[in-house]
Amino acid sequence: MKILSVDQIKALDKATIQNEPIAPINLMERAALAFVDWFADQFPSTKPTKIFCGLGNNGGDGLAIARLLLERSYSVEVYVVRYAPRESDDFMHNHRRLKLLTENVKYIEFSQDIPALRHTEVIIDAILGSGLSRPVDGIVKHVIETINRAPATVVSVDIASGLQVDQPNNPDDVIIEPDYTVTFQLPKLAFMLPQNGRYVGQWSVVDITLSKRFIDQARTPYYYTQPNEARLLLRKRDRFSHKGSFGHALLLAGSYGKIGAAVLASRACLRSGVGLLTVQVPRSGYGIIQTAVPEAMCQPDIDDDKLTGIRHSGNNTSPTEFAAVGVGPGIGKTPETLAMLKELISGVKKPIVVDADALNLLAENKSLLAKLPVSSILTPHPKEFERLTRKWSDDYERLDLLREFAQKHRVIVVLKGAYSAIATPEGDVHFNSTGNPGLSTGGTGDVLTGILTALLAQGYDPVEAAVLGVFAHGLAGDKAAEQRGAIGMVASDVIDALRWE
Ligand SMILES: NC(=O)C1=CN([C@@H]2O[C@H](COP(=O)(O)OP(=O)(O)OC[C@H]3O[C@@H](n4cnc5c(N)ncnc54)[C@H](O)[C@@H]3O)[C@@H](O)[C@H]2O)[C@@H](O)CC1
Ligand SMILES: Nc1ncnc2c1ncn2[C@@H]1O[C@H](COP(=O)(O)OP(=O)(O)O)[C@@H](O)[C@H]1O
Ligand SMILES: [K+]
Repeated sequence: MKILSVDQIKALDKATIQNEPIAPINLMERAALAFVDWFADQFPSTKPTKIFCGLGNNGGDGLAIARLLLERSYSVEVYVVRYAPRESDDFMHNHRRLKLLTENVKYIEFSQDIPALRHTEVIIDAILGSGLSRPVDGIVKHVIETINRAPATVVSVDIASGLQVDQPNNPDDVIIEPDYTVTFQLPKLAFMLPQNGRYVGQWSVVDITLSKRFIDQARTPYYYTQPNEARLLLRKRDRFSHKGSFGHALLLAGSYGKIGAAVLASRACLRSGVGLLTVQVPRSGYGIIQTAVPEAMCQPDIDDDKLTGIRHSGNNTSPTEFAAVGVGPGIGKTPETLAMLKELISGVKKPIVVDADALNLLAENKSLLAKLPVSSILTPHPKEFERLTRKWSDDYERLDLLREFAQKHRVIVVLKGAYSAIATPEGDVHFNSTGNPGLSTGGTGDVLTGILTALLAQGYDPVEAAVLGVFAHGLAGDKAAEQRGAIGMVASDVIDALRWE
């Protein structure tokens, strides 16, 4: 699913109006109806509801929503925030229609006009939408501050009033802090960024059938992975396949005290369809891997505690002979391990998966970045990404840094977190839609490395491997949270919940 800019969203509305064709007022009605259907699923008609409307089309939506809720027997009070002399045409139209139905429309010009808000109420925020053009001030600011102080449940229409759709707000901007945002047609870039978390709440997209043709043709670097899109990437297994069909992967992981990272990555790799797996761990990890992951072959390093080089044994004499290599979980940062990483990078030609301490070693030896095979997948969490790049002042700058880095080094970067952002060498960013805070626990990153290595070994295109692997990892995290609860789940539960279908 595409994420469009605020200018594209305006053009999309226009294109829909012209080409469908549909009158703007009817499009607003469709938006209001979609909102009300969502609202009626969440809240019973006995819930007292106060709707705050601005004077633009977001306010127009609010007035239409008020009318539709009244028709469904909700008890609704409407407050119009009169911050300017002019209203939009569709606002005025809906204002007239609402006044035919109820006298219960009040106007807020001064602070004393703002009503008291109770915790039993739901507040619908339809003050400002995507037309925000400057920081809020005056009476709008007072109203927003009052709503934010209130104990009531708050639902924003399209986007929280005061929040920018696709650019940073000023640090002292006043913005609604909703419990829910119900947005029209497409998710907004602002929703993907941690700094906006409190200005978005739980968000949903409602379909108002805006022009599909316009959306299909629109150019954007930003995407949000939908379940059907991820599923389309998944390959079926041929009836006559054999283990050789799914690649032989090598995982370089673990150090003394962190062999568990190698165990988790190996198990996840095997649970993600790899044909064969060899794990290289320090010698002290040999018995652990052979016991904990009997399906994997184990190549012990000559060193007891750390990885020092690529072991040339068995059928494979060099890393080039593996279908895919994953490196990093739990390896530490000793000079010997750095030497191993250099040996790997100079030896392989195919894309590799680089995680954890392998990323920290790259950050300390940046000249190695240029030597990475094209389309390698790097999986930093934000701190690791900062070490690879520099500090950023806000999440929009971080996003720019992410795209620049992936383009400059011709790699895929999975910046992990809620809505993990997958940047491609072409400069696109795919935000992941699965996952939950239960994944914030040690070892879940190692699981991701195993998954991505398995997908590369099976011959998936690296960008598709990253999009599909991150999606499946988050989905398994969601299933684990369902079964164990987000607080109690651990990385092994994520592996157990992996299901490729
Ligand atoms: N155009 C369409 O066809 C549709 C629009 N929809 C709704 O329309 C909204 C966008 O409507 P608008 O473009 O009218 O935008 P808004 O409703 O956000 O209002 C913009 C108006 O407020 C003023 N304004 C901007 N920033 C302000 C501030 N900080 N303080 C005070 N006034 C400020 C602007 O000058 C403009 O007059 C969407 O968010 C959505 O809710 C939906 O009805 C779907 C269809
Ligand atoms: N709040 C969250 N919502 C969604 N996913 C999360 C959240 N917190 C963490 N994750 C996911 O969990 C994983 C954590 O990886 P990482 O930080 O490398 O942990 P570790 O190194 O301990 O394994 C990443 O895939 C990340 O996207
Ligand atoms: K709003």
